[in-house]
Amino acid sequence: MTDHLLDIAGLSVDRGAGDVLRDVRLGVREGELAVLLGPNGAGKTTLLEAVSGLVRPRTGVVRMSGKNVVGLSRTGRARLGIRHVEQGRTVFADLTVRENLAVVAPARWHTEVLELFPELEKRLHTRAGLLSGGEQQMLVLARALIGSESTRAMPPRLLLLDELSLGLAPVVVSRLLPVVRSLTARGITVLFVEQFATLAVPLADTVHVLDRGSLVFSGTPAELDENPGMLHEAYLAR
Ligand SMILES: Nc1ncnc2c1ncn2[C@@H]1O[C@H](COP(=O)(O)OP(=O)(O)OP(=O)(O)O)[C@@H](O)[C@H]1O
Repeated sequence: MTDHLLDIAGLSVDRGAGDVLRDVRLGVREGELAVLLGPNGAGKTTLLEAVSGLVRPRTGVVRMSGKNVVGLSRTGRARLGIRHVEQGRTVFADLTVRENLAVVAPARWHTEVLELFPELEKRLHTRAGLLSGGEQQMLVLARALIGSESTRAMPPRLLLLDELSLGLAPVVVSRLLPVVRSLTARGITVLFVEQFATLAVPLADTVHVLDRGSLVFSGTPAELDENPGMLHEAYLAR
């Protein structure tokens, strides 16, 4: 037994032109913030997709609380508390903040999550398209946290975030990432892919680095710092 909420072992994924993930072993402990780094095309998105059920592995196991979820549908995994915010996820620009939340769940479910986002609470009746880029991503995050009628799980147990900060200025990202960090204090385990490695690493408990489909480093931010070659790998093309 391990204290891992998420345990991946022997994971290989072929997206049609050979393996893009090769024999990956990675564990995420309950309540931790884990960041996944690596150059473009390394397989970061694919790894998150294999956990949430968007892609089917060629081989390997993905265990959530000890249960292998590989054979489960996306909804089945969501019911176990796996929530995936995919890359490029956006808001409904013509709907208000409140309406954007109501699309996923009734208003009585909104209260708890809005406590995390005072910016959104103040602008419930504003059209989402008028929010700043950072506020729009907070709304995306808020929707993911609320969950839906089909999953009925608030909060999620494991939140997978794929480049939430895409297109945002560093100053905005530096406001968004502490919000992500604060989720772990509420018992949510987070595995996230982040392009702003220099901002994300200091906030993380654990750093994983993928390179061309293979996991080449797992350790603490301090251990990453002690490894200049790996640091270069992790930050490559960033
Ligand atoms: N839908 C798809 N069909 C076929 N191949 C894909 C698909 N999505 C990704 N790939 C390939 O899988 C490999 C890994 O891509 P992936 O998007 O997982 O990497 P990444 O590390 O997230 O990259 P980035 O940082 O650019 O988002 C790449 O070679 C990519 O071309």
